[in-house]
Amino acid sequence: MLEIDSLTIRAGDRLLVDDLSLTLQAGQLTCLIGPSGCGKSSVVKWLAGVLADELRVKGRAGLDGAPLVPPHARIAYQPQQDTLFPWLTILENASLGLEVRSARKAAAHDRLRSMFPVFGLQGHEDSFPDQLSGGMRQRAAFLRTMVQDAGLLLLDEPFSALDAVTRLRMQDWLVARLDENPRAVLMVTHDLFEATQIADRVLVMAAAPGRITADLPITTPRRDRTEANLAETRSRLKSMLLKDTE
Ligand SMILES: Nc1ncnc2c1ncn2[C@@H]1O[C@H](COP(=O)(O)OP(=O)(O)OP(=O)(O)O)[C@@H](O)[C@H]1O
Repeated sequence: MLEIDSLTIRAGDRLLVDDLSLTLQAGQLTCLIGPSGCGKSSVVKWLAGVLADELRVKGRAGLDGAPLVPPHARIAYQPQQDTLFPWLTILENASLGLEVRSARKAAAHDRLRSMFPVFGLQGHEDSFPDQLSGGMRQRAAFLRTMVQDAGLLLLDEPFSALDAVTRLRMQDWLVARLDENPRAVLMVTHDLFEATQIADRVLVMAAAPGRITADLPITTPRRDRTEANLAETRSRLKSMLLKDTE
């Protein structure tokens, strides 16, 4: 459904991303993993239409066979930082994605209220972000992203700020939401355990310049992803990541 063809990103003379091509399938969760600074966020930001203006970009993208000119209504982007506005309630924060898509505010709020229980946020419609735990804030950010009904979600390290237990719970929670309502997801992560636990496919990036060095399908069914069953996949992925940083 999404194709990137020969994406090159430069900052002045510095080559940040070099001739990167990839295809994403509908309904698949693809993790993009690689060392810090290899260009993962830049790829995602470009697709979302929020890449810094000073960066020079060459390359094309297509969505469902048509040229993609970001930002696109079928693509929802969740940036790395927690971008909930502290002065807005959780309901108001979550409805921003809909309001910018020109849905009427009252209709947006009604629709969102009905989604609060599924996102574990019932009763917190009128709370402010600093009254919630890290996991709840993250679910509120997901609610804002997912309510947009986009076919492609771009998630930039959505769990990196969470403690280990909350992170595990949120991984399961995300997979359950995607099972109910399948979308294509491109998710940036640093964490090979996370990638192998939840992804259908893992793309490995290397740095300087940023490029894809491996494409690893994770074929073990999610219900069978125990430590033992994933040990070999994790070990292969670890070797790929280490090889690329030698
Ligand atoms: N606006 C910019 N101007 C110049 N260089 C930039 C700009 N934005 C990013 N870079 C550089 O591009 C490279 C890739 O950055 P990017 O944030 O995409 O990497 P990343 O793999 O997502 O890193 P991390 O995992 O640490 O978030 C880095 O070296 C970064 O310093």
